[in-house]
Amino acid sequence: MSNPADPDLSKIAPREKAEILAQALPYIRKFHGKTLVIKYGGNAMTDPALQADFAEDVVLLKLVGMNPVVVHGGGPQIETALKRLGKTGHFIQGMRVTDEETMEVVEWVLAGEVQQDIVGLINQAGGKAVGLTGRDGGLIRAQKLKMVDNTDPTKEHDVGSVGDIVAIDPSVVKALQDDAFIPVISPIGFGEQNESYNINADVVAGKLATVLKAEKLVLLTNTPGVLDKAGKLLTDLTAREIDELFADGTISGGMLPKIAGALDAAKSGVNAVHIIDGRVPHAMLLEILTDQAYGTMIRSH
Ligand SMILES: Nc1ncnc2c1ncn2[C@@H]1O[C@H](COP(=O)(O)OP(=O)(O)O)[C@@H](O)[C@H]1O
Ligand SMILES: CC(=O)N[C@@H](CCC(=O)OP(=O)(O)O)C(=O)O
Repeated sequence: MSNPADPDLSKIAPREKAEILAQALPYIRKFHGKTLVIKYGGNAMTDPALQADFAEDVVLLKLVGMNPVVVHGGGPQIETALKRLGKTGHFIQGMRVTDEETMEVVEWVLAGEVQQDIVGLINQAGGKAVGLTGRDGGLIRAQKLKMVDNTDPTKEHDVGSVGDIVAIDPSVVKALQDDAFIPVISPIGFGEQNESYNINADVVAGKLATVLKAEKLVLLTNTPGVLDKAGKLLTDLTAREIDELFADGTISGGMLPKIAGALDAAKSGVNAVHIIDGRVPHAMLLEILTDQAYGTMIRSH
């Protein structure tokens, strides 16, 4: 049976194909020379065919004159590696409790495996990707996160080496962009003693989009967007509506830092912030280059 989310392109009439391409022109013009921060979530990268599509989309955006910057996650991939060591991951308010051994696994999986896989795929698709961690070029300075309990502000959680971003120095990213490279960034920060911090990738993407004055932040994940309690897609969310969803428990787990990062970027001047379904082939192209409304748009007001 054919999957409506995965149309057989050979069956689309040439005229329709031409129309789709023509429709992209205003968007290509609008975003030409602009920075797009793309968060590629670990949950959206589990299928090799989709990974290859993602890499092609990034290269296409670069070739038509945009500046894509990729921030990747890798939660499920870290989980698999921990299991091999007989460990189970534990999350508090969407953040992985990170002891010393877990931090080693996080660095090795994110910077050693996931980042290098994405770099390889982008290069294979004809782009020039360069992998970075927050340590490279002093990109992400961090300190230990003080996590206050969601429901009881007098209570604090010790989540180990989870990082809170102190500063982002985007000069290395800018230099690479100007040189036709595509930066692929692992969400690892470094502290005053050169210690490593595990930072949620959505938080890094949101802050980086702000600092780079990105035109757009697109977060690719494994749901159609933000869903209400009945599982219906919420296509548009304002800061006030997000507060309500936090308060009534509609948003939980990994969606907590994702929405927080998205809202932070929207409030700090990033024009368009979207949470979309990375399991749909070429979802990112549909979002950026067509009239199609997609996923959930996060608005500052
Ligand atoms: N209201 C909500 N709408 C959609 N997803 C939600 C919601 N609340 C919690 N989630 C969870 O958040 C997950 C996405 O976050 P996460 O697992 O961190 O993905 P990623 O790896 O893409 O960052 C979803 O798969 C879903 O289980
Ligand atoms: C502190 C914290 O939770 N860090 C995340 C970093 C990876 C990440 O964010 O991956 P996804 O985007 O796939 O969820 C983790 O250890 O899982």
